[in-house]
Amino acid sequence: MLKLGVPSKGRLMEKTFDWFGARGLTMVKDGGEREYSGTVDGFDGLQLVLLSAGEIPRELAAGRIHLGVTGSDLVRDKLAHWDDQVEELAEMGFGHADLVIAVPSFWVDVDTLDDLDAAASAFRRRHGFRLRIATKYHQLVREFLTWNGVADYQLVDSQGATEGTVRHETAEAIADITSTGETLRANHLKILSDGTIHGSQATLFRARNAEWTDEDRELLARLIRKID
Ligand SMILES: Nc1ncnc2c1ncn2[C@@H]1O[C@H](COP(=O)(O)OP(=O)(O)OP(=O)(O)O)[C@@H](O)[C@H]1O
Ligand SMILES: O=P(O)(O)OC[C@H]1O[C@H](OP(=O)(O)OP(=O)(O)O)[C@H](O)[C@@H]1O
Repeated sequence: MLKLGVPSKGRLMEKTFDWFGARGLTMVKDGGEREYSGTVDGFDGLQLVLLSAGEIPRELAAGRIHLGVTGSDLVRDKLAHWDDQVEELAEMGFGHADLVIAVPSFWVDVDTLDDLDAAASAFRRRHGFRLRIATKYHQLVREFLTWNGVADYQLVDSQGATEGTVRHETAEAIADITSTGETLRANHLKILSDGTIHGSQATLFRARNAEWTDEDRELLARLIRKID
């Protein structure tokens, strides 16, 4: 059985079903709405496993699924050395969102990462603790800031409504996903001019560490012919 992990709900699920459908692969959920498994019409041996988009990277890395659809941001954030663990088979052209660093709009002197670094040092001197950046993308943000020489900060975990942390004074800046920019604007935040960490989209991944039988490989080759 070739196992394909697909998002079980939310913005990515419907579009994933549409994307495969447009390529002649009609996905069908087993049983009722809440049964988290399914099949693909006319494609025996391919089993759908419906999972939270956020869990698909871990399931791929563990080899519990052979293939998986999720945001490229989630794979990069959740898997250390992600490209050793998974291979990108197809960028799917939906689920676009940018992971960005944003600061309060009224910080007129802070427009770049260098400005943020200077502001962070000044903040620490003035307040006696490090400037707080709220995010759920810990690994990606840390790597990006280290690479860009920003040091005097601390990450605070925020699993949702991240833009609100600045207004509620639990963080001074944020790193989060944006697509229309509306949430940032509503919370009086601006993106640093060089503060885009990753441009994400839904992507089909192959697990390098899953067990691949000859039959699985044949199924994968057949699947790839369909989607190419
Ligand atoms: N406007 C947007 N806001 C947030 N994420 C978006 C947006 N557009 C696309 N995405 C992408 O959707 C994916 C997250 O989807 P979603 O929030 O449905 O999954 P999840 O984190 O697994 O949710 P849950 O944990 O509630 O199941 C990420 O890859 C993200 O980049
Ligand atoms: O640029 P925009 O179009 O305004 O979209 C960005 C918002 O959408 C996401 O939140 P989501 O709806 O997933 O809720 P969450 O805060 O619970 O993550 C993301 O975390 C931003 O808050």
